[in-house]
Amino acid sequence: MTVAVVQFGGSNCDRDAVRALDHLGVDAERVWYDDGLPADPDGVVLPGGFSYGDYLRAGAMAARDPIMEEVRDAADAGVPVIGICNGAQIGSESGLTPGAFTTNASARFQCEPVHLRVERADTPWTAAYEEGQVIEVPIAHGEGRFEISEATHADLVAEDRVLFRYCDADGNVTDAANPNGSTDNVAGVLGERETVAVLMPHPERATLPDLGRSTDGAGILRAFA
Ligand SMILES: NC(=O)CC[C@H](N)C(=O)O
Repeated sequence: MTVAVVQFGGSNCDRDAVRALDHLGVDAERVWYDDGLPADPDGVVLPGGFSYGDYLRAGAMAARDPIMEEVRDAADAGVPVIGICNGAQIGSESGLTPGAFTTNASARFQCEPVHLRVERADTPWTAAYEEGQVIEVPIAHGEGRFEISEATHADLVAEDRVLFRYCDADGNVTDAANPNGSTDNVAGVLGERETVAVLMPHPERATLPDLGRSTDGAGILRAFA
């Protein structure tokens, strides 16, 4: 029993995720997408990267791999599932979470630390934080702009399923603090179950103290601890 970090062709954050989880004392192993999920995983991480070279649309092809049916079944059974960056794109493309991620408003790949406001502190992913807390976690994406229809966005807000919003250092959710033009500054959302989440920023890059940067992301991965 372990957390499965699913490696697709083109994933490049799978090792980082395993190392970050290992640092938190979580048993995690990389699983090649074609081998399927191990029986009874304790959790699933869809890591970042460039699955299928981001062809068509980032995450669109990996979302159609058979292993994603297993991931959906695991999610439906209550297994904690998180999609990080390319994993968020795969999660939304496969219907685990609402909305879609598309080309940044800048039309550029952006790699920078950002601030996030924790919108819910009563989920497994955010139990380590206070509601409204501001955390610093890096982004690294070209297609991170969260897009969603008005009606689905209204449902998302009404159901309180926005997990993180991009904000400034004081927690103000402003256009200036929105790095990629995401609708409503959304950086991370919950699925139908609170045990399913996707986010564009990289908590696994803000977990290890040795990196000498923020370790604020550790709280998110502590969901598996
Ligand atoms: N770091 C990542 O996972 C990158 C995601 C995706 N390849 C993008 O550029 O949007």
